[in-house]
Amino acid sequence: MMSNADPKELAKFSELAHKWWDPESEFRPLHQINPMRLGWIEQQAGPLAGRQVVDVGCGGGILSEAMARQGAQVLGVDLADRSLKVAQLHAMEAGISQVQYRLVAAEALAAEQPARHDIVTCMEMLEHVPDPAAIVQACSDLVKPGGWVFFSTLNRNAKAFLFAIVGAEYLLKLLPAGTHEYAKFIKPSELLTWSRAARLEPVGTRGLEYNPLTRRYWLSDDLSVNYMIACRKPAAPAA
Ligand SMILES: C[S@@+](CC[C@H](N)C(=O)[O-])C[C@H]1O[C@@H](n2cnc3c(N)ncnc32)[C@H](O)[C@@H]1O
Repeated sequence: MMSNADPKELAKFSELAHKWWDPESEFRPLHQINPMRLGWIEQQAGPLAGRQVVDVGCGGGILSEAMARQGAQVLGVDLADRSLKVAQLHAMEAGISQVQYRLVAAEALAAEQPARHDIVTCMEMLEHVPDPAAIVQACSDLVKPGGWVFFSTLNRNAKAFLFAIVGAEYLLKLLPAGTHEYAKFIKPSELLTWSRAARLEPVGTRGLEYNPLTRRYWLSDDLSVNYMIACRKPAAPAA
């Protein structure tokens, strides 16, 4: 099912696919925030060891592989073929067998494997799709009752525009111009509404702040630019 995907977005990531694992490339921000988001996921959901995880929009596998290193059994899915090949090769070279990659839409995977996973992660992806609410629903469908779903994205306001587009793409050139489209940014209130509509209970939020002078990120309570939310799928009622 390719309908909830923007071919231009997928082409953009495919074009850069060979750079996924270069920590000084356009993917530097993802490499920098990775230990922080991994830490937050484990802080919320508990140790990943032995858990079944789906990483939706996994790209080159920066987060998927890190979760597998923590002992999770990870399935990374994306619709950009070249990114998946890079992800696969990197895991192989690193000798990590606990991660698998598949080219499949989140909605199709949810229809195939409903309520099968302990944790679903969907990071920095919702702002690249035509219908993010449908992805939120698919993530909810993938997770078991009592399981966890994590999203991260960019807020939509003047500061986010300034930091994520003007600053990152045009002034600092951390990302190629055109990486992000302001209109697709998502307010926390919107993401919380979509989560609740998908029968997910939001239980936590965290901001990721960036200092352009020191080129450092840190976790904070400030959701004004980049932020994450943690949700739980309510446990099934006792029979
Ligand atoms: C900014 S990258 C984030 C990668 C990874 N989640 C991370 O945070 O390290 C966005 C990813 O979303 C993927 N993507 C875009 N549209 C998609 C769709 N409709 N279905 C699945 N993946 C998609 C892109 O191919 C790309 O790998």
